[in-house]
Amino acid sequence: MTATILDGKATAAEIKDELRVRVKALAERGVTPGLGTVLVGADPGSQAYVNGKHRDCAEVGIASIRRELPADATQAQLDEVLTDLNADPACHGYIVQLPLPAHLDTQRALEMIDPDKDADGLHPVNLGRLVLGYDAPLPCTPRGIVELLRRHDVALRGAKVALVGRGNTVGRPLGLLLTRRSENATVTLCHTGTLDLAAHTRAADIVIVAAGVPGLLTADMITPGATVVDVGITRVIGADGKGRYTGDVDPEVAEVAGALVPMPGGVGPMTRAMLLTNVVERAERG
Ligand SMILES: Nc1nc(=O)c2c([nH]1)NC[C@@H]1CN(c3ccc(C(=O)N[C@@H](CCC(=O)O)C(=O)O)cc3)C=[N+]21
Repeated sequence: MTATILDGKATAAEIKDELRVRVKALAERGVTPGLGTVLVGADPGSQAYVNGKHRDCAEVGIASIRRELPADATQAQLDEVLTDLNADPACHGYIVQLPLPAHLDTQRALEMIDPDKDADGLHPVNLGRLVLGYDAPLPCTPRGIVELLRRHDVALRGAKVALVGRGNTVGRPLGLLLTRRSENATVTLCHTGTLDLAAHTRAADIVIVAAGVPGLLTADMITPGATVVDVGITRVIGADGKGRYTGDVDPEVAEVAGALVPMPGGVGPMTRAMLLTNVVERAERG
């Protein structure tokens, strides 16, 4: 058996088509949604991600507001940019590209974002709202995963999910999303302290791996027919000396799984589509 590929790139393209229609309706009301990005330093990976976000915006008609600071920027300079974006009525939501250079205080920066302009859904207030079940912008990667599974009719209600990774951007908030009444999955949150990881993944209908450990999930660790979601993205140097990105799922898993969300072409494009969705939703609320 070879797994059905759940194509995140195609699904993200579908979502962008839907957003284009919503952006047109907003234009008739005289509203242009605006996404801000804050990039500190010149890390090529971060630059590429931010460029991708601006390309996505252009595709659906969202205005982009690009703020860049040098690698040696001070916290005060960063504060000033965030204060500006909080006050800018053309900016409906924005993100601070992570990681920030080590001398800057990431927690302080994230807490300075106006929670109602938090396009990533990672502000402590919004994570708190998610815990409490209040309305909030949702974290993009978790939201993208739930949306991708929903659009491919992978049932969550009653499903046993093994979620590997408890990070702040994926594992922890995804566990919260999947256990809402509207999803009603049963989640086992696994992490580096988990004793027999394979016992948990083998018992699951859906295995989601967001550990950042290349090849962590191998074919012997799943039940044949299970749905597998690869959230890992780690830069490795290949045999040819070139850098490339690799996921957390061993390629042989595709021979055993029933369905696979691959990397690349899975969660990454969905994350970007959800960022756009968060901004359009903010603009729609006025
Ligand atoms: N404040 C903040 N928000 C983020 O959302 C955020 C961040 N910081 N820092 C870095 C990570 C990483 N990230 C990715 C998003 C999409 C792909 C993506 O689309 N990847 C493609 C492959 C690369 C491509 O084709 O461009 C894929 O998986 O198919 C990858 C990585 C968002 N991040």
